[in-house]
Amino acid sequence: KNFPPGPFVLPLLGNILQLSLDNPLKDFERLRKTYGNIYSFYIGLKPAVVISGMKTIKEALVNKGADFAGRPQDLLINDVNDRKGLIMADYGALWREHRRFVLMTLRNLGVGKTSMEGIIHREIEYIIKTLEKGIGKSMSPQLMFHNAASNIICQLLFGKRYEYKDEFITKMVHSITKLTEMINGPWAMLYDSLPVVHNLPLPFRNVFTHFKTAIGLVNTLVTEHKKSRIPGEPRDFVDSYLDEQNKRGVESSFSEEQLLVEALDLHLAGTDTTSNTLLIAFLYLSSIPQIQERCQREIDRALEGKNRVIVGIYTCLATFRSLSRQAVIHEVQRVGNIVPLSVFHAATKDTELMGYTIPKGTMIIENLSSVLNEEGQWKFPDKFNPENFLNEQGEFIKPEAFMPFSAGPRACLGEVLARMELFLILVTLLRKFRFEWPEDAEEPDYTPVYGVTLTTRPYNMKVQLRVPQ
Ligand code: HEM
Repeated sequence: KNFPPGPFVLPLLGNILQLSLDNPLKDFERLRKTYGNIYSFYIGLKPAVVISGMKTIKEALVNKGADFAGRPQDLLINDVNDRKGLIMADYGALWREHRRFVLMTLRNLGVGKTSMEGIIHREIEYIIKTLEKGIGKSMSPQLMFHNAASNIICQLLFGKRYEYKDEFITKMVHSITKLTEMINGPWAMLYDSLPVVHNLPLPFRNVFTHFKTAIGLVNTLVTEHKKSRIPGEPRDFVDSYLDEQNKRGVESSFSEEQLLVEALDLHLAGTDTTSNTLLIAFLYLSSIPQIQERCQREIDRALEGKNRVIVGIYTCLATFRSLSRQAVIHEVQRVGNIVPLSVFHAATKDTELMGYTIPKGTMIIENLSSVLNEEGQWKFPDKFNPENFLNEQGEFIKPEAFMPFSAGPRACLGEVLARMELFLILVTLLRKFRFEWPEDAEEPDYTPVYGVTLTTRPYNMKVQLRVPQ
């Protein structure tokens, strides 16, 4: 009663036949045009409410944050991770304790501080070496950025980095990429809609296999840590967790299974998101030379006479005024729309939104895309144009609708880390190299490939050395 309106619901199947299961974003947009910023939608027998537009999303996630901070517990992902970890933990004591612990541990390990810049810069050195090998040639940046992002988070989690051809990182990046590709793909949707298919040997079984491989890899590292760690002297996230576990005792929520899935959650959340943002950045920068050159001129000006590797650059440049490169990073994140449907939420109690009744447990699909290109919020909603983040005086501004990390109690907890990585990698690489669209390549195709995270179609870029002016 008083549930948001929505399309006609088929028995058993719900509305899934009305979605392109390969990429439902256009269908969600079409339904929004018919039913407005809040409408219902059935995944099989499960009711979901899709919320769109800045006003509705902020009302739900910020003003009524606690009412909408749950996570659904009856999806493929919940069966795959055995209801452990942080990302899919339901709103409550366990989630609160672990979110607080992760945030504090990341801070203690240097996130947001100069020591973290050092880790990122060391990884950038490896990216530079890889690019230097390809000077004058066309190369695909895909694996390089995935490995680099994976390595940065690996160093925080496990105190280790890996050569780009190492078996561990290759397997890990492969499993993670497959997981994020499949976890909200067509087979997952079928699994979520029809419980009768759960035990059938259908392709969603591969999600369990990839997850098992990734957990096995994390487990090896945790076992190594147990042998080499000195209690009270944490080297990384795993050591910190084991210390916390000792402190709280075996009865606490700090179990070993929770550690494995939590570490994998962080690895997964910190790899594809950042690397896909970098892929989008270089797709636009290499195909729109005017924007690339403007960034380079500003970076050269800001860093004139300074060493190539500058610890402290993050704060120095982040406070620099008139930053078209800041505008560029924000515009990449806006257009890249990396996590288009965010992570699904759930209502934690019977509540109300924009005049509609939302029963406890209802799945909430947050359509972030609808905000990042919302008419009326942006000067150029449908075009890549950094002017979206500059005012009349050419100064940087951040419109309220910029929310690629979502908002409210469940907002991304890796935002500071992600922003440091994006900023330092882009600034350092743009200073040292020029990126070109290869002459023999087809016109750039900016259409994204759908998954939990959006990514680019495979592309090559040509790399040239440049001398900072
Ligand atoms: C450009 C990079 C990134 C983007 C665009 C991004 C975006 C998001 C979004 C949209 C959510 C869902 C928020 C919600 O449910 O309302 C999320 C959650 C999350 N992100 Fe990120 N993220 C990025 C990088 C990272 C990194 C580097 C980490 C690792 C430290 C991370 C860790 C997490 C975690 C643990 C959650 C779940 C939080 C919770 O459920 O309480 N993210 N992220």
